[in-house]
Amino acid sequence: MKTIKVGLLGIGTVGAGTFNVLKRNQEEISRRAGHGIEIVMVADLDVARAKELVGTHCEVVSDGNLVVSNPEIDIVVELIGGYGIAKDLVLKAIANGKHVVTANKALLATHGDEIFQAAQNKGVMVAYEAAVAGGIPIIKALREGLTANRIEWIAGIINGTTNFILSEMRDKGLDFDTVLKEAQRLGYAEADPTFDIEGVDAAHKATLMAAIAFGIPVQFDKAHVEGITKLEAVDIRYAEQLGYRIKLLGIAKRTSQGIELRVHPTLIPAKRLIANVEGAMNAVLVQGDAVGATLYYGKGAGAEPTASAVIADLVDIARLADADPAHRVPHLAFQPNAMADTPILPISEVTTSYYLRMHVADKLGVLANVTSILADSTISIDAMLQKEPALGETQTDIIMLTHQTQEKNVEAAIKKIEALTTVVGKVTKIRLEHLS
Ligand SMILES: NC(=O)C1=CN([C@@H]2O[C@H](COP(=O)(O)OP(=O)(O)OC[C@H]3O[C@@H](n4cnc5c(N)ncnc54)[C@H](O)[C@@H]3O)[C@@H](O)[C@H]2O)C=CC1
Ligand SMILES: N[C@@H](CC=O)C(=O)O
Ligand code: NA
Repeated sequence: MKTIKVGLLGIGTVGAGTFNVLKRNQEEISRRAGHGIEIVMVADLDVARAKELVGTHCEVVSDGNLVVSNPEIDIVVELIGGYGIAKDLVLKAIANGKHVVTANKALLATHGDEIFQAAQNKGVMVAYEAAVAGGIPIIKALREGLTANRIEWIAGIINGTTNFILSEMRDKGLDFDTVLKEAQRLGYAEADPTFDIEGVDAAHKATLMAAIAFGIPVQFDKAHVEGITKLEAVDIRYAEQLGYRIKLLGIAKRTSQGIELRVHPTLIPAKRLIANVEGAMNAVLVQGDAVGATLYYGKGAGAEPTASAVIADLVDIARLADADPAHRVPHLAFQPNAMADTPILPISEVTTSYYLRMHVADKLGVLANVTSILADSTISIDAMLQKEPALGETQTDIIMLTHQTQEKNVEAAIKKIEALTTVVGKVTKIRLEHLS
């Protein structure tokens, strides 16, 4: 039995998880792969820590260039993160004829086309199961299991950190910063946690899923990205009263006009399975024309769940390394010469339903004014909640849920509503998806 030699770039949270799981399950993994798989060299800036983790099992260096240029190494696993040195080392590994496994969604969502093209030219594989929804085999499902389908839409809770923050704030009444620190301590958050809380990490993952679902290039720059930092506790409460939960969703949807690619807090009916995904768990709902809805659930972050996906990629490569490159699963699921140029729609062209909260003077006629503005904009109301003013107050909240309409219609109506003298301050708008 041949042993496939692996070089590891970065032995932090995911790197250490990969090393440990590979060692622990070595025999089982070899029986599946048909080859031994062994990490023979590790590069990490923190050499002392790395040596402590790997013991005498393999060589430890500080310079990743020594890994990507080592002629002994068949597969390079990139677990450093970011688009700087990681990109350089991945491209060098490919140029040296090595297969690459990476968990780096930031790198692939921004430079994926260049990297996949380089790999294609060189006849090597770049595998990235860990880059989307950690341990959930969603790349495998989209690229292979669902290949018969025309994918209609994907909606996912694909950032563990933000889902953990929303759950802990709601269930334990903890404040945002405390929960974020805990997510960092548990190894869920990105090196720069603004990527998590501002929706960027989820958008990287949604970008990759959109590419493999619709056969389009990776276009992170066209994604609409909103995080959870502007979300207010009052809206989470009102949403619950109306039978909804608020989740940070990554959405990729095919429409007759183009593709919607967006990440934002979203109201979803509380009765949906995905609305009950809590903590750092991830879930991805995929609607295919033949299969209907399928739901994938599991740990989207953390050392060993992510290592599970990294090692699955190592086994895939071990099995396919000797196959004719033309017969491998294409990097982006569709053959490189069959990619579509379907446009990604600007957010103004997106069609969805909306939650609107406005603070109003408790006067006769206010509601009529607001509803007539919505009616003039052909926006119909699905549900409404009007709060009684608190004792001694003369102002109150009105919450409206709309039927589907285009974002630009809603924006125009909000401007008119905000201009009413009886409406105080800004209207809060949160998108709503029924996911059915
Ligand atoms: N932590 C998680 O739950 C998940 C992380 N990912 C991705 O996996 C990758 C790694 O993430 P983590 O393990 O969490 O990060 P980490 O920060 O724990 O580990 C990164 C490691 O790379 C090392 N490093 C930094 N610069 C280096 C350089 N120039 N040369 C050699 N080593 C260098 C650091 O010393 C550190 O040990 C990132 O792309 C991340 O987005 C993906 C899914 C889940
Ligand atoms: N920071 C990410 C880690 C996995 O991709 C998250 O919180 O989901
Ligand atoms: Na995955």
